[in-house]
Amino acid sequence: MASPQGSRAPLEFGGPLGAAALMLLLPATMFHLLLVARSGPARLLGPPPYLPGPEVLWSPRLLLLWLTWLGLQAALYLLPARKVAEGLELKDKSRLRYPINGFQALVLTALLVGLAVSAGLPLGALPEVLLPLAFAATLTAFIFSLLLYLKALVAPASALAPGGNSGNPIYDFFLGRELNPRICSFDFKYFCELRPGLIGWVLINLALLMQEAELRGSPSLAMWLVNGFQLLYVGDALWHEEAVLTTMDITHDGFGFMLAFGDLAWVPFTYSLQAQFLLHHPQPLGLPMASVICLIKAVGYYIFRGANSQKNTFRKNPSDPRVAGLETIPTATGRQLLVSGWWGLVRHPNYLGDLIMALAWSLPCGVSHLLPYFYLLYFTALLVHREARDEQQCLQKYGRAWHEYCRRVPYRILPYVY
Ligand SMILES: NC(=O)C1=CN([C@@H]2O[C@H](COP(=O)(O)OP(=O)(O)OC[C@H]3O[C@@H](n4cnc5c(N)ncnc54)[C@H](OP(=O)(O)O)[C@@H]3O)[C@@H](O)[C@H]2O)C=CC1
Ligand SMILES: CC(C)=CCC[C@@H](C)[C@H]1CC=C2C3=C(CC[C@@]21C)[C@@]1(C)CC[C@H](O)C(C)(C)[C@@H]1CC3
Repeated sequence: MASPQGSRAPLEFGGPLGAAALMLLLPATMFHLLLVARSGPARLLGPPPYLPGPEVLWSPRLLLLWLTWLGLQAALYLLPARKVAEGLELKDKSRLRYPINGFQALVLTALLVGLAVSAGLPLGALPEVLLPLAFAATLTAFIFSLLLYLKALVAPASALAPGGNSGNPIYDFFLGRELNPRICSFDFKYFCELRPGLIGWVLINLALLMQEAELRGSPSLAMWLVNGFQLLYVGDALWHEEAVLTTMDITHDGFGFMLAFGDLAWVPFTYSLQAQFLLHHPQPLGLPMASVICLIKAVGYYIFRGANSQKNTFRKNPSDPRVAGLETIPTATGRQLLVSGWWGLVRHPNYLGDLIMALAWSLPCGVSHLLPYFYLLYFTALLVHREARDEQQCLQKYGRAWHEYCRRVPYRILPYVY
């Protein structure tokens, strides 16, 4: 049985009070964004146009639709995979195995949706039901997190995450107690991180594009760009699915409300904000400006993919010819830190690339409103906070070698600025 005391990791996110506030603030922000995106003034900081009552939010039909979506993605996860990858070593020295079939799930979903649309499924009507659908996703995330919390009560101590086991139920519910909750080989955190939310996001974008075509005869160039850029981002994540196994979410954070809500509700319903905005606020975009935006996206993607692939290749096999020539610092753990290549430019080059891409997703929406820049603002805050968390963890892992790395590579995300 898990000890109620658990580990004594320092509290993050402002402790239990911060966790409670975030559990209210995050869903409230998501509903605010959904409401203002379709309102005339579309003011990020203004009040919502109206407060939806239970009759708008609650729909058993849409809850069923949402559960069917989760069921479909779970079924695709269980299909035979082209590869089974091993995760990092756990506390008990074992390694978990993960199916690598996320891209296959994306392609099969696209085929199924294509078939359903040609058989008459009104996908363009989806934007009309985003509010009740987001409510169903939020409700599911709460109930799911509660079940995960209860499951952790009977998990062995070795299965618990380093944080999320403070003994305070609110804090632990938010952060998540168990590191890799599973039933047989079905890994809930890995499944949620990459499948229903990410694929749901591109499906919502597509539905918004189709509705724009119905309303205005054809989708706008701005809508095409936003759809194309975000599809590339999701396709890339699923193509490089194995790389998620070394992210902080999988290796360090427990699975609780933060990730369950983030993966299942926040990602599909707030990351599609630019396309939601464009449906209700069409923006003129000429080819010269569109080309500049594509160039910004390409630069961001080049840095993001280059940095992530360089680190993953190096972590998998430091003698791989693609990384063997890079300069490194040895650490007491036996692992090395890269100090040249992308990781010699700043300490988080992948965040820099991700932020440049986020800018490219907002620019097609013009500069008349702040609302489509919400993602860029939120993402900057998330990555600055995430960088600080990672920095703490690396300092604990690598001690003096990390200090040396910080001396050699003084900037965190943006060269000469931060
Ligand atoms: N769109 C979204 O909402 C979000 C996207 N992301 C993206 O996810 C991706 C993964 O991010 P994240 O999991 O935060 O962290 P990273 O992929 O940046 O991984 C950080 C880890 O990399 C290793 N590392 C750090 N410096 C070096 C170095 N110099 N040489 C070798 N290894 C090093 C350390 O782990 P170790 O040494 O143990 O290997 C460290 O803990 C990023 O591209 C990020 O932008 C993240 C959050 C949200
Ligand atoms: C504010 C809030 C609800 C916090 C929860 C944060 C989550 C939304 C994000 C934490 C880390 C994430 C990652 C991705 C999506 C957002 C969340 C879940 C990611 C899957 C996006 C695609 C990338 O290519 C990625 C695979 C590197 C990335 C991994 C981290």
